[in-house]
Amino acid sequence: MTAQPADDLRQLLPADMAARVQSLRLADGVVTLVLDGAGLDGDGRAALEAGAKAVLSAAPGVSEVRVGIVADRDAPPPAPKGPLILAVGSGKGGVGKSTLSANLAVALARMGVRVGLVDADIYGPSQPRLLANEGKKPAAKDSKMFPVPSPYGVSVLSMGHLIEDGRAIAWRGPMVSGALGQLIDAWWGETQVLVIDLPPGTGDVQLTMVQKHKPAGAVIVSTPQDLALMDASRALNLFEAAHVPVLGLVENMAGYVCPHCGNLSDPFGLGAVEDAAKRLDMPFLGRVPLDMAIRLGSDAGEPPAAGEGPQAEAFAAIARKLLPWLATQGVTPEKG
Ligand SMILES: Nc1ncnc2c1ncn2[C@@H]1O[C@H](COP(=O)(O)OP(=O)(O)OP(=O)(O)O)[C@@H](O)[C@H]1O
Repeated sequence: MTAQPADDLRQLLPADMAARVQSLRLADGVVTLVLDGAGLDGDGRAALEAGAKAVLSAAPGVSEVRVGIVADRDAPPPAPKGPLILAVGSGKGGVGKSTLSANLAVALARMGVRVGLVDADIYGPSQPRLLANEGKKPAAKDSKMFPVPSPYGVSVLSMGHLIEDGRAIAWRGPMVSGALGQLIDAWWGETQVLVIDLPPGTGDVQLTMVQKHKPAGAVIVSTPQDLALMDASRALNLFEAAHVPVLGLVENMAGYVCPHCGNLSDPFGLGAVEDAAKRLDMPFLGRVPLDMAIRLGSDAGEPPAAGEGPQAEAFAAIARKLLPWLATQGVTPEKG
């Protein structure tokens, strides 16, 4: 069986459905389809989604179909409220998404941006440890929480602040979505940018999350291995399906810094993420080497971006690349 190009897949849809297609991508057997839901109520949208899935999943070479339905395009855009949301996503776990989120937030804060951080990794919250405010409970007023300050100028809200230590959360999708809404819809006050450390992966939970909370932009982190890169392109599809602009790719664990001599070697293939960014026609935002000092600092609640030296500079360089985009969104740092 051969895979069908996206245009052929579009032809398979009935005309009324095809007229609603906003984008259709096919990568690694996964179809990501965005449909315009204008004029449909909840049942109509559900029927549209089910119909599209039924047609496309029967096509040869298609292993999975993901459908996003966007709101009425003629409806007036909602009035902006609250901070600008910057999502950090990855196709798979363990590639350094939480490390990047924390350190990017700290690097932006050092540049004078008022930054908050939401740990949306509900199943494995790590931000309280990374930003040294573990064990603190958020105060609340009028059933909204106050973010928990950290020593690094970044306030944080994480499920890790709400649950008992080490208690795994076995929640289902709608509960996750409700909990996350509360972390985002908190008293963020003067916060300009809210960095969101998304849960790893590109499933329905993530898609619903980005559709609902509409980040203004997203950063995707990947390690240089082929498998991680394939997952990163799925993360790209996820954001595209939700119409979230992808600001670029970050390469993490790129080259190994020897803790003894400081030499950089190349266990996973340096530069592969930059090449992938070119292929995917996306900006490359920078690389962070695999460095024992980054892991040790992170585990100790001392984010490398808050220090000095090459580790701090790696994150500062990525943050600097985001400043022009932030300026287009009306966010300018208070320091030079
Ligand atoms: N550049 C790096 N150098 C050394 N260690 C790193 C680096 N980046 C991340 N790590 C370490 O790798 C582990 C995984 O990182 P992290 O928790 O940030 O990944 P993640 O993608 O958020 O994972 P998960 O999806 O499981 O939450 C952590 O122990 C972290 O300290």
